[in-house]
Amino acid sequence: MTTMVRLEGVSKSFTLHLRGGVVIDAVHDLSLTAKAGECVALGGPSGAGKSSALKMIYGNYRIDGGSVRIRHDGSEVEMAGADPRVIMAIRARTLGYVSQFLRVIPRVPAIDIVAEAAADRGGDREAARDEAARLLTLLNIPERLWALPPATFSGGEQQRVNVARGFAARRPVLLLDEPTASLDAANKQVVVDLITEKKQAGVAIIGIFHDAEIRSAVADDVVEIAAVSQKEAA
Ligand SMILES: Nc1ncnc2c1ncn2[C@@H]1O[C@H](COP(=O)(O)OP(=O)(O)OP(=O)(O)O)[C@@H](O)[C@H]1O
Repeated sequence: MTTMVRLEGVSKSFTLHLRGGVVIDAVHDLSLTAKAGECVALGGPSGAGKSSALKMIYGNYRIDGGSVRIRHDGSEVEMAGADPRVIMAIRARTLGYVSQFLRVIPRVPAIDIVAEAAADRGGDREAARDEAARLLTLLNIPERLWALPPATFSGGEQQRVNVARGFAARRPVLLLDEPTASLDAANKQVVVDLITEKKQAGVAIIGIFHDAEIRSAVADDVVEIAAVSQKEAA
């Protein structure tokens, strides 16, 4: 199987200037690979650096040390120090990301948010709408809500629209930051089924799953991240 994501010796620290220069080693010497069709879970205690690692892979956080390579358009591309235009191209065609919270343009109906993601690589708009309807139905979003913007939806409903949008976009690599947080048992199972569907389609997934049952249901490998260390600046 093709390696889609390769991290070697990745590190990241934050200097808290307003806290007397305390340095937090958020991620220290992290290495992992994720192959097509495989789900790698990031484990470790709260604050260990799991979300920071995902944000570095997605290009939201600068990579201080080491290498993050992503297979994009047939060759491996280095994310550390990459030009923002390269990062945008990788996000447009290769890298999907489901964050913990839904962030959307105001006043856009839920069905359009998901259909837009399904259609963003071109193709039939009707088919994109059908895919959006399939995902919203699977994720138990009542049809009466589809035409409404999600701003007034419950926390769980917003998270399900977020998951529907993330899974509608067809990317060969998918990053998942706690996709089942604030979901009930039935909807957690739907997300497990959607992850399984993506794996079968050959998508490489790197995810954070606090729920141990979900992690064991989807993960082929668990990479443990050790607790963060802190040091005072000299
Ligand atoms: N933008 C930031 N600025 C300063 N410190 C940060 C920033 N982002 C993360 N950190 C710090 O880095 C450490 C790792 O945070 P991170 O969110 O990656 O952990 P996590 O393992 O995902 O935690 P959780 O499981 O609780 O979500 C924490 O101590 C956090 O306070």
